[in-house]
Amino acid sequence: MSAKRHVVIHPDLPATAAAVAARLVTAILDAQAARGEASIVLTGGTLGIASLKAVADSPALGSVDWSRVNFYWGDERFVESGSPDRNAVQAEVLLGVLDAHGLDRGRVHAMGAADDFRTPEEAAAAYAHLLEREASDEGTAGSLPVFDVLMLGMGPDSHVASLFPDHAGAAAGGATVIGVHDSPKPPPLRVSLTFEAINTARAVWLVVAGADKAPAAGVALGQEPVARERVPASGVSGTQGTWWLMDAAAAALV
Ligand SMILES: O=C1O[C@H](COP(=O)(O)O)[C@@H](O)[C@H](O)[C@H]1O
Repeated sequence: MSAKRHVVIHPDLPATAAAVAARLVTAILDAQAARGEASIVLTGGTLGIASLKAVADSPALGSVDWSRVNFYWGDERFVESGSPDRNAVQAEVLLGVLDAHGLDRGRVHAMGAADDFRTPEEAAAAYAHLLEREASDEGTAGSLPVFDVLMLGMGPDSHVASLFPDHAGAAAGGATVIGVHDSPKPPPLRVSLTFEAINTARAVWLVVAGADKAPAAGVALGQEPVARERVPASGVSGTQGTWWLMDAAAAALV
């Protein structure tokens, strides 16, 4: 039996970002109360980054012990480490603020950049090893740490992380992290978790806003079965549940 899917609709992007931020703080507090630490997989994208900014601006920021939060990424653009295209650089809107709130930078696990690795595949292999080490350190069997929350944006074409429709990455099997070439959305080189890795997370949150996302969301959440290789957003789920956190424009065809 698959875990339950939830669809939560908010009026607009700012309201959705505020709601995602409130959920994230609560999820971290709950995970720390249950297991001592929390592991969160971050996403890039418009709403993903707006949600991190909303956490940074939240009055609840001080209620979290940020020294016991592990951060990972679901995908990354394979560009120079300082490039504003990098999801990890964009996430500094929150991480930079958390430095003054006890953030342990040793727990911030960004994917490799083009000045550190020759190819996206090398960066992917290094990230897969890092994930294996983290899993082993926390005593988790298998090659991945337990992700409490894994956040994903969704593109208008239904891509999640850097798994694009009808593209090699979406069909990749057997790996947890892959290099992506010829991404239909620039930049062309990327690193991404695979479906196999994403779907181990306790909770998967798809954070989706904007009218341009409505057709893809309608198909991904529709009654008709669709292949995840064709509609990647339809192929992600958390072991304890999947939450679509959306604004009304993106949910217009759901
Ligand atoms: O390229 C990417 O795009 C998606 C969605 O971005 P959006 O701006 O359309 O919301 C994002 O989720 C992914 O992490 C990123 O690398």
